[in-house]
Amino acid sequence: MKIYADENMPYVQQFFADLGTVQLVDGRQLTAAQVADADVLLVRSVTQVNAKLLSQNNCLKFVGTATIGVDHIDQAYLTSREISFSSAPGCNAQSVVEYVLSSLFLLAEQQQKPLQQWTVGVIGVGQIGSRLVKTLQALEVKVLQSDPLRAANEPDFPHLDVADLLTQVDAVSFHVPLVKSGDYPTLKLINQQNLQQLPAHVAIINASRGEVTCNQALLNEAKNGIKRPLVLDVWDNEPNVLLELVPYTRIATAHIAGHSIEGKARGTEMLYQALCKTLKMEPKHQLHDFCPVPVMEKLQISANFRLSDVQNVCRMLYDVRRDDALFRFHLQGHGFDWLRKHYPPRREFSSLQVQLDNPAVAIPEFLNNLGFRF
Ligand SMILES: NC(=O)c1ccc[n+]([C@@H]2O[C@H](COP(=O)([O-])OP(=O)(O)OC[C@H]3O[C@@H](n4cnc5c(N)ncnc54)[C@H](O)[C@@H]3O)[C@@H](O)[C@H]2O)c1
Ligand SMILES: O=C(O)[C@H](O)[C@H](O)COP(=O)(O)O
Repeated sequence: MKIYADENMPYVQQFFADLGTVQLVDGRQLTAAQVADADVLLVRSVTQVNAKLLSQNNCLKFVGTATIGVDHIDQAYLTSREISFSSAPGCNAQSVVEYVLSSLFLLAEQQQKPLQQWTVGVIGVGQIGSRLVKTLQALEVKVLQSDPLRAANEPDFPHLDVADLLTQVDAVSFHVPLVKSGDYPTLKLINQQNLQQLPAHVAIINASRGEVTCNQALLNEAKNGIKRPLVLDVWDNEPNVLLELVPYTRIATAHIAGHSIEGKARGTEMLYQALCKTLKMEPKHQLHDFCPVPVMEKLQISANFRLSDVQNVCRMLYDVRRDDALFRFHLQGHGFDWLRKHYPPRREFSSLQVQLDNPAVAIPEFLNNLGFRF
């Protein structure tokens, strides 16, 4: 069996080698000729899987994307050819939450207003959004939520329309899929028109898809002197970032919010499990077999540990300023895809076990729901 896999898929050889011959490919440049004899195709978000890519292939049985987003996959086309498809829902959700949290800590510090006095809007309350809501609520941050699809199915869901929510928040964070048509499109959810209604102090965080927040509209208002705090992990038209916008951002990164070691590796593992299921085989490998031992494994805290100390612990694991600095330094040199390919290791909160010096004392409530191990 010929398995073609994106070269940026960690542990793909280890997981898949005993199922077939694994050939690593540059996902951004992949051509129809290259995948003509693929039985299995494993991609990331940079490969458009559609009729054009598969035009020379008559043997493909399985397509997997090691991502949460599926906007790069023509699923209707795969169904029409009876090709099995699997994505990796939730694989990097915790990683994105840690990215957003680190960004919020930084904005709060820059504005000298503790996060506990902020109201944060979460738009799209699925795998990532709901974890983010839980995390922020654990930190005693007021959260408002917008998700019309959940509202339609869950009578108790505290949904606010986007327009309503935007009038009440200090920051808004987007966690929607890219949807271009239908009842609830997300394309340009932030646009020239609604930006004009949005007070300048309201921060915009986008770690969903670039096209959700119109980059040209953000640039226009910045050029008009609006100093809105912007945190952008994703961009219109990646990898060709609107360079003029970068100096106006507080945090700018190369679509790496989900790139923790665990987040990426879980994606590979989920595709391995899905392919095994399709082939009716018992999985032999698991993530635990390959994930390296974390550099920092245990942290002992004392009974004096306070809510205001959480930020320091989170920053030990991940500080978004590292990735922002790399982005500004390398964007016009090595470029966007190089930054993603050479992403330095980053571990999730779950890699750290937090212990109290006195085992008789309970772990503080605010530390629960953040994702650390206890
Ligand atoms: N930057 C990154 O590295 C990164 C990593 C992972 C995911 N993502 C992006 O984040 C998106 C969300 O991920 P997820 O795992 O939470 O997905 P999910 O499917 O679990 O949740 C998405 C939520 O958005 C809601 N939604 C859909 N249309 C909406 C609208 N118009 N307004 C408000 N809510 C709407 C859905 O009802 C759903 O609850 C993915 O589709 C992907 O594009 C980016
Ligand atoms: O949708 C996702 O899961 C993320 O956007 C994903 O992490 C994107 O990164 P890529 O697959 O391009 O590495």
